[in-house]
Amino acid sequence: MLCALGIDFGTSGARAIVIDAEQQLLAQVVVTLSQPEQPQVWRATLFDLLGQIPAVLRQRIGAIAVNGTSSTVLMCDAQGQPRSAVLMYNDARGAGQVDFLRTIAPPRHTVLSPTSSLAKLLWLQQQPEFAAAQYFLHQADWLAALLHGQWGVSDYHNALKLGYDVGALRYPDWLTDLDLAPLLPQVMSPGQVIGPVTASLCETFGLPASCLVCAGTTDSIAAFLASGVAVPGEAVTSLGSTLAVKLLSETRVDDSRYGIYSHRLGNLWLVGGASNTGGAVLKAFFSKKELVELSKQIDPNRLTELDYYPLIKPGDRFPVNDPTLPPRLVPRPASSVRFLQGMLEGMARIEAKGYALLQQLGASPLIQVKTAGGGAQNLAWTALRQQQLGVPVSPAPQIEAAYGVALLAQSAL
Ligand SMILES: Nc1ncnc2c1ncn2[C@@H]1O[C@H](COP(=O)(O)OP(=O)(O)O)[C@@H](O)[C@H]1O
Ligand SMILES: O=C(CO)[C@H](O)[C@H](O)COP(=O)(O)O
Repeated sequence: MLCALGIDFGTSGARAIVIDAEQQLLAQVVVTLSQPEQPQVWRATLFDLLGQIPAVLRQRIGAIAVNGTSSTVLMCDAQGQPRSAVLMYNDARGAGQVDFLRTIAPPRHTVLSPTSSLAKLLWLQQQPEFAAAQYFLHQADWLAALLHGQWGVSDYHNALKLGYDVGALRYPDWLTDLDLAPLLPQVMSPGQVIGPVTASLCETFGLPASCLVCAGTTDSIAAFLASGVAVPGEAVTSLGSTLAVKLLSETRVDDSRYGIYSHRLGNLWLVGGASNTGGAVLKAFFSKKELVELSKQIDPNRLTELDYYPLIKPGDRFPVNDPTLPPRLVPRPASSVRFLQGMLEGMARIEAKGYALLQQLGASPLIQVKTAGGGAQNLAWTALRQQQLGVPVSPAPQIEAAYGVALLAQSAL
């Protein structure tokens, strides 16, 4: 029986999960991403993951799909060789392009954000290396192309922040009228078959010659798919390095003032946004062991009243879309437990403010929140979040994005 492989490139690590036709997990491998901004490290990590999957399973893989961090982008030449630096998801170098974008894009459009993929592409257009570039790709597109060999293909989840019109399923005229249009990737539906794995990789890894590569998705949509949530009003918060919220909604909401946008999911919308707060800030102050130990000592019924906005460096995307927003992590109490609690409370407020805004702007009313990512296991944080959100909060039954993107691959079989 054929199985499906999902490959998740998150911010701090990459994972691969193989599932069978009954969606049972057959294998899971993890590799830490020490240099998440280096395409050569992505390539080595991709092949490392493939090599770690047991050979007996590799020969049964019928379809593969890849997710990357949303709006992590690069330019490459016709052979896929990188021709620019990687601009990571939270890179705001494109801030200076937003004024120009306001003159061409509709008001409050997703691209009107300093970290949008289109703002990044416009910034790259002003760099000398632009002349040698043939394609502008997202991390997931570039990694999938290593497998299928066709450069210049994306999916409409990754392409949303590039300006692709996910309602009409085409690039809008105001975008194709730009002189950078030849670099825009062809956009397919997530899960749609792009082509077979290259013959040389089939040979290297013992994959069947019929093994297909499908169009992928973003990391937090993959986590959403893993959760199994399918009812409007239900939501998934991904507590990974960042904090990403996704509310399944019958109505679409896009408002760049707050970094809110809607991904298309069948006939419904995944309304949400992503904040730079989250696990990466916790990691900057605490080891994993400390996080576990200190969290156990938190009493969620006694709030600290510390008014933190936890960030590693200035700038947030959602629910405050401001590349200069300063971190707020003072005063620092003597107790590490109180300090950690203050940070978790601050993140819980950011998440609750985010969901409140989505609903105020017209998204389906929030019923419950499932949690994915490394922070999902933190019970004290869950309790603090539930107080703020006022709806049931629980871990998603499957919290791995790699599982969600494996489901996407399986849909092609
Ligand atoms: N017990 C915990 N409590 C809170 N956060 C945690 C805990 N364990 C891990 N994390 C956070 O989870 C993050 C890793 O989650 P993961 O979903 O792998 O992230 P990503 O793929 O986005 O890098 C780390 O930044 C870490 O700080
Ligand atoms: O911060 C992130 C990178 O880890 C988020 O995953 C990302 O920005 C969310 O984007 P999308 O909604 O397009 O998946």
